[in-house]
Amino acid sequence: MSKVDLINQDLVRERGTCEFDIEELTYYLDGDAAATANRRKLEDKVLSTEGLFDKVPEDFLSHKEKYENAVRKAVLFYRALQNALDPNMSDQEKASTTYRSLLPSAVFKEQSPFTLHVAMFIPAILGQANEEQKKYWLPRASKMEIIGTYAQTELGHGTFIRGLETTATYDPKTEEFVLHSPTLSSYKWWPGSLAHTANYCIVMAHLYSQGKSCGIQPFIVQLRDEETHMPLPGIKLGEIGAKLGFNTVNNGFLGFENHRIARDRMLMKNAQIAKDGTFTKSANNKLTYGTMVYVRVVIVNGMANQLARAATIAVRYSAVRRQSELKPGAGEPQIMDYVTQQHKLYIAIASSHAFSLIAKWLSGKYYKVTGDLEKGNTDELPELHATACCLKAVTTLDTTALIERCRLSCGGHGYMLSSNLPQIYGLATAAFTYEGEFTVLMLQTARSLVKAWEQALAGKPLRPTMSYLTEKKQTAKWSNSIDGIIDSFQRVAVGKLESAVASIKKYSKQGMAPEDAWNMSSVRLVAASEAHGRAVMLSTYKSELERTTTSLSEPLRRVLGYLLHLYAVYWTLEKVGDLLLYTSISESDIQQLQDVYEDLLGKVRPNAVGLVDAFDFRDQILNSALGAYDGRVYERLMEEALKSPLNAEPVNQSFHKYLKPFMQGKL
Ligand SMILES: CCCCCCCCCCCCCCCCCC(=O)SCCNC(=O)CCNC(=O)[C@H](O)C(C)(C)COP(=O)(O)OP(=O)(O)OC[C@H]1O[C@@H](n2cnc3c(N)ncnc32)[C@H](O)[C@@H]1OP(=O)(O)O
Ligand SMILES: Cc1cc2nc3c(=O)[nH]c(=O)nc-3n(C[C@H](O)[C@H](O)[C@H](O)COP(=O)(O)OP(=O)(O)OC[C@H]3O[C@@H](n4cnc5c(N)ncnc54)[C@H](O)[C@@H]3O)c2cc1C
Repeated sequence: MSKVDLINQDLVRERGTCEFDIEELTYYLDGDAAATANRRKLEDKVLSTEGLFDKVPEDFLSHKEKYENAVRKAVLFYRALQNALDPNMSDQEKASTTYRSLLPSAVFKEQSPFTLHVAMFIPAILGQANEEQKKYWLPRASKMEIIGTYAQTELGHGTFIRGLETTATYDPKTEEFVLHSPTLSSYKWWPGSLAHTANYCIVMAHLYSQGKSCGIQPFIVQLRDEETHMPLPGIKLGEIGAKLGFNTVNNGFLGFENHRIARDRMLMKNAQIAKDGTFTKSANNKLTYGTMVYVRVVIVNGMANQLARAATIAVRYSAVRRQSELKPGAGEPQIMDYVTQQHKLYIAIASSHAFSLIAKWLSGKYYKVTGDLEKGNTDELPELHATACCLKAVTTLDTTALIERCRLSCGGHGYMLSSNLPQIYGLATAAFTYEGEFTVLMLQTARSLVKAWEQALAGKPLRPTMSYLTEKKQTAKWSNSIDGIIDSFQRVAVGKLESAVASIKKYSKQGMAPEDAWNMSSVRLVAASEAHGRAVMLSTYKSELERTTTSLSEPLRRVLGYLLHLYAVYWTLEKVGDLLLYTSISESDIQQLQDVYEDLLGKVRPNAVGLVDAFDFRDQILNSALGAYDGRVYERLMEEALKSPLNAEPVNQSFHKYLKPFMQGKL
């Protein structure tokens, strides 16, 4: 049999109906053909490493075995990745080669125990250490001579960083800091790798010098002996236990008992402490939070990738799965022929494209602001912070919901761990909470929006992402075009913000303290932030798509246009209540849009498998019995089931121990 004969015939037909060149879309998503070639070469090299894949799926291992197996694979994986990346590549080229690659997902269903080293430990050194410190720590961290993590959250406080209780008290006599955890609630709790993997750590602690508080500062702390890996004296470490996901990430707890570290272990790029204990504060005390801003930006791209993975699995499965009858006697259709199924899935594809473009745009902003900060200019930091907060929050909200929808759209088989959809959901929903919980981040954006509102009233100019607040007060005539929809989403954001500001004023007038008035209005404030986030996302998706697709072929531009249009109409119909409140949309406009939406689902239908193929995830990266390229769904489900250790013997010992005596009335 040829390779083609082994592919499910429905999928073969679906690939035949695709109206654009799948490879061209892959190049577009990667950046260009060379970036795709580099990514594929990297994947070939790394994934051919011996021993990288599990013989027994990790789902069947115990908690302890899972971790030990993950460390074994992490070591192999990291070495393979280091060897595969061309040493002559610039950091920029390395980043573009790995940007869309979900290589770790091929190896770890629940992520690597080294994730925090790469995602936060190294970025924290880069962003918080002075030049001398970087020179010492970066080479050690990059070569993985040391493994680190980022310990900020405590048992008692995650969101409220100013409330962190871990203390670092400077002792000028010995030129050391004394790290201490004064209460149970001050124990660090959550950091990935912290339990048994990392031997170093960035610790965020409350600095005291000369008897005064100097705010929360970062310290690089050795946790374990580099030879024996035993925790150093005065350091208590452990693992926090089993979780919904992330079970191989080795999240841990950490307590200090008057543990001493040298003065140069405070990361001193932004704030400094002199030998005599004199404290020099940072130009802007929020620079200490810079690592979080960076990770929030990265998360938006992570969401685009994880959503694309879930959509690939669910769309391929929906092309293969047949169920029920549409027309009597016509045989069972592919479930993707049900328009309700298309409604569940195509928005996931469109959202992934939207998030990917938004992530690149946000990343550009981040690097621009970081460059400005190096020159001492902090002007654009508040806008970056406000934008990163709401985009991280809304993309994690949508990704979590859409991955769950992809899972549910696969019926019973989506509930199987061998589908990998539950684990992908576990990764996405974690991002809703970590690096700033959804509501908390929304309220940060609301703070900026309310300030912008006041500035607009005072006739002052606003930052670009909020400038629409000054222009969009009147209700204009509704237009069903994409520009009309963007305009209307901005009007909704203005309307909701106006309502929230009016609410704050109302409660203040009644004599409430400003903080109480804010709290009473906070449901409206979060709604205003979400509306602002959606307006920014819609307009950025459109402008970035237009900017980046001019050289693409006409068929591909047309299909990408369908996705943008579908995304805009989908959200219009989802938010119809808001639009009825704040714009002049009518019932007949809504009926028309419903027709447009159904038409768009039909236009995407022949391209759906092509669109997910273009994400170009190899089977190892999908790691799913339902989503493989060949569509051999039932064979793979059975193969995976047969790997269950319970299938190793026809009669389980529990029969003799419990069932038989129970059924015979002896137990
Ligand atoms: C592996 C998964 C695979 C799936 C794919 C995903 C891919 C991603 C890859 C990464 C993997 C990562 C793995 C997991 C990592 C998790 C790590 C963590 O959670 S680590 C732990 C993460 N923990 C968190 O994220 C904790 C969340 N909490 C916080 O961030 C803060 O404490 C706070 C912002 C909520 C409040 O802070 P507070 O001090 O009370 O501030 P106030 O409210 O009083 O506002 C004062 C003023 O400051 C301003 N401002 C504030 N922040 C910033 C900023 N960054 N900058 C600039 N400005 C800022 C603010 O606007 C305001 O301005 P104004 O109005 O006065 O002018
Ligand atoms: C998988 C995972 C990995 C993590 N990894 C790390 C790590 O590596 N390092 C690290 O330091 N931390 C890590 N964390 C911790 C994470 O950053 C925190 O859990 C997160 O910041 C939320 O803080 P919290 O848990 O204190 O939630 P809380 O703040 O207690 O939130 C509980 C509820 O209170 C609400 N709330 C809190 N404050 C406000 C407010 N001001 N206004 C309105 N509502 C409010 C929230 O909206 C939420 O509904 C991780 C967490 C997870 C889940």
